[in-house]
Amino acid sequence: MSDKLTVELGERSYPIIIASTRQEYREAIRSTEAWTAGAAVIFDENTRQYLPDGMPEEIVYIGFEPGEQTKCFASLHRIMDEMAAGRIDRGGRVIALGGGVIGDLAGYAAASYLRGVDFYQVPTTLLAMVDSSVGGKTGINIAAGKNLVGAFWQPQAVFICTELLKTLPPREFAAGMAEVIKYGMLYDRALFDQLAGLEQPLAWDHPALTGIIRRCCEIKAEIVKADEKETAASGGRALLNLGHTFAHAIENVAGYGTYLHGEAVAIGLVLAAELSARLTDDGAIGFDFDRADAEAVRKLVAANALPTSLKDPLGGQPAPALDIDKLMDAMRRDKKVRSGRLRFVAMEEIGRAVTVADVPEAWIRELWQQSAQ
Ligand SMILES: NC(=O)c1ccc[n+]([C@@H]2O[C@H](COP(=O)([O-])OP(=O)(O)OC[C@H]3O[C@@H](n4cnc5c(N)ncnc54)[C@H](O)[C@@H]3O)[C@@H](O)[C@H]2O)c1
Ligand SMILES: O=C(O)C(=O)C[C@@H](O)[C@H](O)[C@H](O)COP(=O)(O)O
Ligand SMILES: [Zn+2]
Repeated sequence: MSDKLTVELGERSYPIIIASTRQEYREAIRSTEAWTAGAAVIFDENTRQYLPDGMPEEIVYIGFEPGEQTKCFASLHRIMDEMAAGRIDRGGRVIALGGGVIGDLAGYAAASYLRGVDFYQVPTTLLAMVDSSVGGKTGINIAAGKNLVGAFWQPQAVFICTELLKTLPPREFAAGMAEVIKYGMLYDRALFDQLAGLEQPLAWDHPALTGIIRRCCEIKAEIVKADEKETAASGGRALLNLGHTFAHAIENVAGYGTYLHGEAVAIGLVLAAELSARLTDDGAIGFDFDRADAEAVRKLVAANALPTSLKDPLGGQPAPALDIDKLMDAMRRDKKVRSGRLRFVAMEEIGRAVTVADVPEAWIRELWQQSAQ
């Protein structure tokens, strides 16, 4: 039987349905009116295989090349043109069938077309199941930075089916694990300990996987409910950005798609842990995150076949050398910057994160240098 939880956002509340088998998944999507005339289904060439059969002919199908470079203006432009050519009106909707790239792009198309139509998420990667399909952040990348153009646009429903992960390549599964580890680090020590204690690494058919996906969705739903549009002066939704000030700079400077988002987040988590240990050493109020905690983070990241530093290979190839000035510059375009000041997410202890301003720039340079050496 499929499981269900709700993202509570008043009139914008929606269910997250978690199915284990494709049969349950088919039943769940057929129980809604989503896959009927007026739908535009956005997918990529790897997720095409999961288009349900027997759907009405009037549905508009729009397929893209897989990869981060698809999350761009040209793709958005194409979706707008094809939805208009298909005469989709305000009763229409957009369905994202794919990973975070397709979800972010399709969601932004839904937020923009006719000033906003309904949107459904069918995440097909681990990363999208635990993170990007939930919470309504949508958008595209521009040369200046990741996700710098976008909108908050909540879906009507999220349909997760863990069996779809059977075909996900191991490198992509590992990338999703970075965001899973992130939730443990920022919000849930028990989840962190569970991940650290697993005897077998997680995989699509691991008995603990569905529960872990559910826990991540619950955490994200709680945080988003409290601060939907990331407007809290401190803490709030920005905590979900743990490791991302570093990660987005890496993705931008290396060129979109060189690092998978989750790989860049993995390095970002290790750097955020180093920063937290440094804040503790410096006597920052409330911080109790020691070197052993930073080492536990590094160990868990490495155990999940993820890079822990800028030196680690990527998909079996040597990583490119990244210019530290460019990384620093990219960080200054982070969306958490206020009045020109960088803000970071750090951990007071494993499972409890906070936002911190006024981190000396020299510390951040040193962290980059250590990671690159
Ligand atoms: N909106 C948010 O809250 C949020 C959260 C986290 C990440 N993101 C964004 O998500 C993106 C990364 O998402 P991603 O890691 O899912 O990448 P992705 O969408 O590029 O998917 C990864 C790869 O796996 C393939 N794939 C997808 N599902 C498959 C399946 N079931 N079987 C076989 N292959 C499959 C895709 O074609 C692609 O090649 C980044 O752009 C990131 O910025 C957004
Ligand atoms: O949902 C959020 O909020 C997050 O920060 C989740 C992140 O994992 C995700 O990568 C998000 O897209 C980053 O947001 P951004 O606002 O820094 O672009
Ligand atoms: Zn992320």
